[in-house]
Amino acid sequence: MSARGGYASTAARYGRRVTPVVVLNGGSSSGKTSIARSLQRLLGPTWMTLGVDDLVRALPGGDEVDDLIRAQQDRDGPEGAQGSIEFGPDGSVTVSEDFRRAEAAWYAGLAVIGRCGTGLILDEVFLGGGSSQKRLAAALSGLPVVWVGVHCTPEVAAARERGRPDRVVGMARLQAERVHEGVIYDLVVETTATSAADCASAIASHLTALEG
Ligand SMILES: Nc1ncnc2c1ncn2[C@@H]1O[C@H](COP(=O)(O)OP(=O)(O)OP(=O)(O)O)[C@@H](O)[C@H]1O
Repeated sequence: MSARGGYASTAARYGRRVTPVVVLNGGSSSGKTSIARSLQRLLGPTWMTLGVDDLVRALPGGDEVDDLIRAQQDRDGPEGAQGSIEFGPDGSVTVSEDFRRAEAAWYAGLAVIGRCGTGLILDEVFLGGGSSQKRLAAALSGLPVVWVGVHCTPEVAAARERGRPDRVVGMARLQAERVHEGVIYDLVVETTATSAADCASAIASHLTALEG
């Protein structure tokens, strides 16, 4: 299973134009969601953006996750536990075996959407770096995947985080480099000094080049 060149090899195998799944991986506040929204506007009306935040919100307690995060920011309570996911006061995130089971089902569902060929952008945070990528790659096996690393310096990500009321302080800095460890990309975009729109254009150009 190779993450690199997934689109090209699948297109060659099927001998026809195929729609890749675009996976954006980056730490909190790196700019994934902003890029995904820009990219949707460039790629067409059927492209969907889904990601780990949707899974978290679908699980029990997901409707209270913003309150939980706010409580963590106050740092006056116990560790924020939402059943299958915990937010530490330092910005760390820990998930349980139950979360992993739900994640496997979620990934299987995403693969079904991907196979419909309408276009899928995944907004992900690979807490386990390369091992997280392997889990998602296995679920998307047989689909063309374009893996995009969304990089941002820890300092800039932390500054963005300070402007967001719905994020645990510390998460952005903690995740900024860790989520990329051991991950293999087709393309890397750097949001530290580049707008989301320009990063989206670079990804769209990459997709267009693959079609050729
Ligand atoms: N390229 C950029 N340049 C400057 N600011 C940006 C850029 N991309 C995103 N931002 C700002 O950073 C903040 C976080 O952006 P966004 O929600 O896209 O990040 P994210 O990686 O999806 O975060 P999370 O994983 O925490 O949901 C927002 O306030 C957004 O306006």
